[in-house]
Amino acid sequence: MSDSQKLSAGEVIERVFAVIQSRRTADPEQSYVAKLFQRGMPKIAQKVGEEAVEVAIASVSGTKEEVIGESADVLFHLMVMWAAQGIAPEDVTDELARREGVSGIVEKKSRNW
Ligand SMILES: N=c1c2ncn([C@@H]3O[C@H](COP(=O)(O)OP(=O)(O)OP(=O)(O)O)[C@@H](O)[C@H]3O)c2ncn1[C@@H]1O[C@H](COP(=O)(O)O)[C@@H](O)[C@H]1O
Repeated sequence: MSDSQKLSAGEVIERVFAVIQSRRTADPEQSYVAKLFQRGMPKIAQKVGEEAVEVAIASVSGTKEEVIGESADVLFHLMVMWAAQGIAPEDVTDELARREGVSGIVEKKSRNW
C-alpha cells in the first residue's frame, strides 16, 4: 500500500472491527476470532489481560518493534472484547472525545464509577 493509500488509524480500526463482527458466525476451526467468541467472555478477558501484561513488560525491557507488536495484540483482543460486549469503537472514541481538553486530574474527581 503506497503512502497515498495509507489508511488512518481510525479507518484501520473500523475495518478490523467489521471483520471481527463478521466472524460471529464463522467456523472456529478456520477463524481465531470465531474461536474466541465460542470460548466466551472469560477467555476473551484472559487474553486482554495477558496481552496487556505483555505490552507492559515490552515497554520496560523490549524493543520499540516489540512494543508495537504487543500493542497491536492488546488492541486487537480489546476490540474482540468490545464486539462481545456490544460496544462499538465509536463508543470508546466518543468517550475519549468527551474527555478531550479535560485534565486527567479534574476528570478523575468528577467520576461516579
Ligand atoms: N489482528 C489480528 C490478530 N492479532 C493477533 N492475532 C492472533 O492472536 C493469537 C494470539 O496468540 P496467543 O499465542 O497469545 O494465543 P493462543 O495460543 O491462540 O491462545 P491461548 O494459548 O491463550 O489459548 C494468534 O493466533 C494471533 O495470530 C490476531 N488474529 C486476527 N487478527 C485480525 O482479525 C481478522 C480475523 O481473524 P480470523 O478470525 O482468524 O480470520 C484477521 O484478518 C486480522 O485482521
